[in-house]
Amino acid sequence: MFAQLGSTFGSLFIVWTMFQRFFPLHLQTYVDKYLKRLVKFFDPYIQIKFYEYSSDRFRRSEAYIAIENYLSSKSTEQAKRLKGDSVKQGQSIVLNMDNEEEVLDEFRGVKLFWSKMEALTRSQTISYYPTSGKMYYKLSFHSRYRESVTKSYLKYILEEGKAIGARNRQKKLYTNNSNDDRYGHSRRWSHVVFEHPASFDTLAMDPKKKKEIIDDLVTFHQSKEYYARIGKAWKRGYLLYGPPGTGKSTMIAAIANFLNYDIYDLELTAVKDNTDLRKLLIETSSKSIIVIEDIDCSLDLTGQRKTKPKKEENKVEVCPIKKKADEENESKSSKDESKNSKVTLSGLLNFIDGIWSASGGERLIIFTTNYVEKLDEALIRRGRMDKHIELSYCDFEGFKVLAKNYLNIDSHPSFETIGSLLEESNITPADVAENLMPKTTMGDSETCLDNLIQALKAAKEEAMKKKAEDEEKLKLKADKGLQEEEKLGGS
Ligand SMILES: Nc1ncnc2c1ncn2[C@@H]1O[C@H](COP(=O)(O)OP(=O)(O)OP(=O)(O)O)[C@@H](O)[C@H]1O
Ligand SMILES: [Mg+2]
Repeated sequence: MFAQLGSTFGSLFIVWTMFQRFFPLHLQTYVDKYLKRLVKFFDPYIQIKFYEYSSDRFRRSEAYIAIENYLSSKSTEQAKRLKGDSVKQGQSIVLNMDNEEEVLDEFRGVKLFWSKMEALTRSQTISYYPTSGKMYYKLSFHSRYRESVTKSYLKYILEEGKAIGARNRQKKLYTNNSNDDRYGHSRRWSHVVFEHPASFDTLAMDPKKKKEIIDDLVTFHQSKEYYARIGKAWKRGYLLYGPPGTGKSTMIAAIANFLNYDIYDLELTAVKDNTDLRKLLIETSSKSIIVIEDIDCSLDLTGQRKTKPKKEENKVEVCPIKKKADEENESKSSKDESKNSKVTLSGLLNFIDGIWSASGGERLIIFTTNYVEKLDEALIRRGRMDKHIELSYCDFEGFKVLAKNYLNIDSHPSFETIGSLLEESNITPADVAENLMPKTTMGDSETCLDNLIQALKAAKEEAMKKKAEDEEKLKLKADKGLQEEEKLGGS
């Protein structure tokens, strides 16, 4: 009976809100007050409102966004009037209920009613935030389920909504700025939409190693409770090392695509000092990868800047495109050094350890280097860089992945020759890829594989020449030592 009375008064109240403006103001206030009291007294339903903009009015409420995501599929099934919005660069459209629509949800046998409303403000002030009224979602449920809804259901939709949002959102690639913008505001990170096509499927590396990395990422991603239980911040450090062109940057892109994380590409030479570094970190979001490429070029043991080592000295084979990029990088780096950044090694260690405990979200930090032996032990010890991954020269397994990527072939009579040549030469996946790419629109697999065989033969000759030279040098050194010993013995 109470429920019936409640809904009668409820309907009366709705009718009243529609016509109240035709009554004098003092009567409006009076009736409003008493009708609300009556509805409240008899209505067994509880209502919770979730406004789009929280009190600071500048940020959309996290709960509102999560609810919107959560209700999207239910709206598509149930609502008569829908609103469409495109996500992921216009690749897909997400539908949501329009204002004053209602959808029904069910959770552990409890019926829940959601409606989307707009609270129109009477003031005529100009609003700078996106909607003129205040959009909100209203949740109604029977009071006997108060506990189960407030304790479990709300938590459930928040988590579900966030997960849906993460699946729909566009990944971003952030880079740090050294200067303030033209209005003098300090904008620490600027971003572009991240659309790298790399994936673990297209990454050329030992399949066992690849699986190990994927398993590690999955375990990390699912271990929120585990990290909380052992009292450790939810972060993991990867150190990727290997010669230029072996796929370190490609792997970072593949990880970002696999986990659906944003990337923060941190250019240390553009960071003023340790304080600046901390501020940058605080502004990163959760579910992100913080990358410092070529870490060996940024710091030395004493924490001072050092000159970038010449990569060419140790290179075996570098494709012309990469060589040019390296030269450009070198000149860029020496220009940056003149800015005299004061980030120290201890500042960087604090960056990795200290602040993490304060920030909750899942983060990967990835360093890359061509010279792992040059890095400070403190920087890469386990616990900071939990996983050390070597990316090396192309082997036959790696070649097969590249042949599939670039030529869409799984086998070919030339594969055998290529396999044995790969064993005798050090060639990077970047160089293999370069050769497998058709040079003209008429280019076919046959020509590409021939090109690769020629490149492999050249690399093999080069490797043999180098080996002979090294042996000669060693022999000369040994002879010189022998002569000196004889001299010493004679005197
Ligand atoms: N393991 C790999 N799998 C697939 N493609 C690769 C791999 N390694 C290199 N490539 C190809 O070569 C190009 C260069 O690779 P990448 O930039 O990832 O090398 P890197 O190891 O980061 O080099 P550097 O040390 O110079 O930064 C990529 O665009 C990709 O096309
Ligand atoms: Mg790289």
